[in-house]
Amino acid sequence: MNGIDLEPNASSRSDRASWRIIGLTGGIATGKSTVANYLAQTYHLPVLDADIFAREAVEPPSPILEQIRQRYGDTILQADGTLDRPELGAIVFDRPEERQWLEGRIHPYVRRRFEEAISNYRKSDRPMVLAIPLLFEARMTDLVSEIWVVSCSRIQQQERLMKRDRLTREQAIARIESQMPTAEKCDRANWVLDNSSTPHIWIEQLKAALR
Ligand SMILES: CC(C)(COP(=O)(O)OP(=O)(O)OC[C@H]1O[C@@H](n2cnc3c(N)ncnc32)[C@H](O)[C@@H]1O)[C@@H](O)C(=O)NCCC(=O)NCCS
Ligand SMILES: Nc1ncnc2c1ncn2[C@@H]1O[C@H](COP(=O)(O)OP(=O)(O)OP(=O)(O)O)[C@@H](O)[C@H]1O
Repeated sequence: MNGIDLEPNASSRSDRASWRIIGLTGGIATGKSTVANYLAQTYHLPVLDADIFAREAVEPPSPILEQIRQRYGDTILQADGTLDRPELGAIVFDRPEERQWLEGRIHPYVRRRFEEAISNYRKSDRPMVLAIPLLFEARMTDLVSEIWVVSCSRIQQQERLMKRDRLTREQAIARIESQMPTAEKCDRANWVLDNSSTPHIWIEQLKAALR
């Protein structure tokens, strides 16, 4: 356990929970998955990921996928009947009203999945980690007992996103601007993990946050 004392009651918002539920968030491509993988691999903490639940929500056969098909037509599906994600991404990251429509269908599903997982986990004394990119925007902060925000500079975020997802500058900017600015997220965090330089920095911050 790397000599780290994981206190189950150390939450700074422990009024609503005597166990630790860490809400791991941050802007797109700031490094949440990098941190989440580290927590899972090094500390063996259970990590639940909102992006995975959001994908599950549209796996066929899915009523939400059917609503998406009805709204955007058959071309929103691939030949095998699964969602054409880049196609839907191109629609929703350009048009806030369409994004809102989609979120109205997917976020309640994601919330339900987290609630199920939390209720099954209550008896444990180990912290659990909920990786939720839109923790603030989707008003899911009530699910967690503390909030960790992963941050890097805006230009790093844009470059990492363009490189990882092979997006144009304009596409990357549209995705970044569809979210709450990182600085605002940091203001609301219990802990900020700075992923703008070497991993050593955020790993030290992570150890302090876990203690
Ligand atoms: C539009 C979709 C199909 C694009 O899929 P794609 O495979 O390109 O992206 P993926 O799902 O892997 O998301 C990557 C990142 O995009 C960002 N993102 C996703 N959805 C949104 C959104 N509605 N608003 C702002 N940012 C978002 C998050 O940082 C996420 O980590 C997909 O993102 C989606 O279904 N979004 C709506 C559901 C949602 O809000 N998911 C976020 C977690 S609850
Ligand atoms: N310190 C770093 N320096 C350079 N690149 C990094 C660093 N940390 C992460 N990356 C890279 O940046 C990209 C984004 O990281 P990651 O996928 O962890 O972000 P994320 O916040 O989980 O993204 P998303 O919001 O899309 O789920 C990845 O390609 C990752 O390898």
